[in-house]
Amino acid sequence: MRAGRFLSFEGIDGAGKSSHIEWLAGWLRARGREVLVTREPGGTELAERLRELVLHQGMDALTEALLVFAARRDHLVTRIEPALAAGAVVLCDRFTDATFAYQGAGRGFDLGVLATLESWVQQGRQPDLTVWFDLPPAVAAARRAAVRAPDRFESQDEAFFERVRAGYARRAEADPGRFAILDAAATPEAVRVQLEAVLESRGPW
Ligand SMILES: Nc1ncnc2c1ncn2[C@@H]1O[C@H](COP(=O)(O)OP(=O)(O)OP(=O)(O)O)[C@@H](O)[C@H]1O
Ligand SMILES: Cc1cn([C@H]2C[C@H](O)[C@@H](COP(=O)(O)O)O2)c(=O)[nH]c1=O
Repeated sequence: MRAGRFLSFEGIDGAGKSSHIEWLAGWLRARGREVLVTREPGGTELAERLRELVLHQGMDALTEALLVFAARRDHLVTRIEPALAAGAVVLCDRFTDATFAYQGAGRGFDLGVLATLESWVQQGRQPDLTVWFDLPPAVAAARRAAVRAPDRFESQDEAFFERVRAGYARRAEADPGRFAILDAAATPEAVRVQLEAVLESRGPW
């Protein structure tokens, strides 16, 4: 059995993660891998219920941080860890870097408290590879406006998304071996070429 691999995908809302994760799942399945495609907050019945609250119900920053970590704990224990133990590749649309970027950099919540929650919830588990779809907030906002009504995060102003983007940049700088950074402002085809090059460089799969 091949070893499980844990990949996370990050970026501001509208960066193009979801569009490319499905393509990547096919790329991996064509190489004989078992693939779990999942997302955060969410991925389990309980975590999806928490997601609804986090995306649509007003709350303070600590409550928001506790709910995303509660959702993550349930997701890790009941889906991600068993899939990795069974040798699957887990493709997770967002993970803890999103918490540091949105709750930490975006909302200004205490990074030390987030680090403590991270260690309680994850017990050392981190993605093997994190792909950051980086693009300017104005480009992402134009994409979002074309497709859907905004939730609590998507309705934030450009300054919020500039802080979130800077938060991602700090996470990538702190852990360069884990992060791969894509120019997500490029055409979908060009983004896919970048993504494929990252995967080829992290093989064998
Ligand atoms: N490289 C691209 N160029 C132009 N449009 C794109 C590109 N990638 C994705 N899009 C479009 O932008 C919109 C947002 O893409 P998508 O839902 O994949 O982003 P996302 O990162 O998953 O967003 P969110 O995190 O908010 O769910 C979609 O309409 C998608 O078709
Ligand atoms: C994991 C996580 C997510 N968020 C935010 C980021 C997004 O605005 C939404 C999720 O929506 P998506 O369309 O599935 O990307 O939730 C957050 O604030 N903190 C987190 O830890």
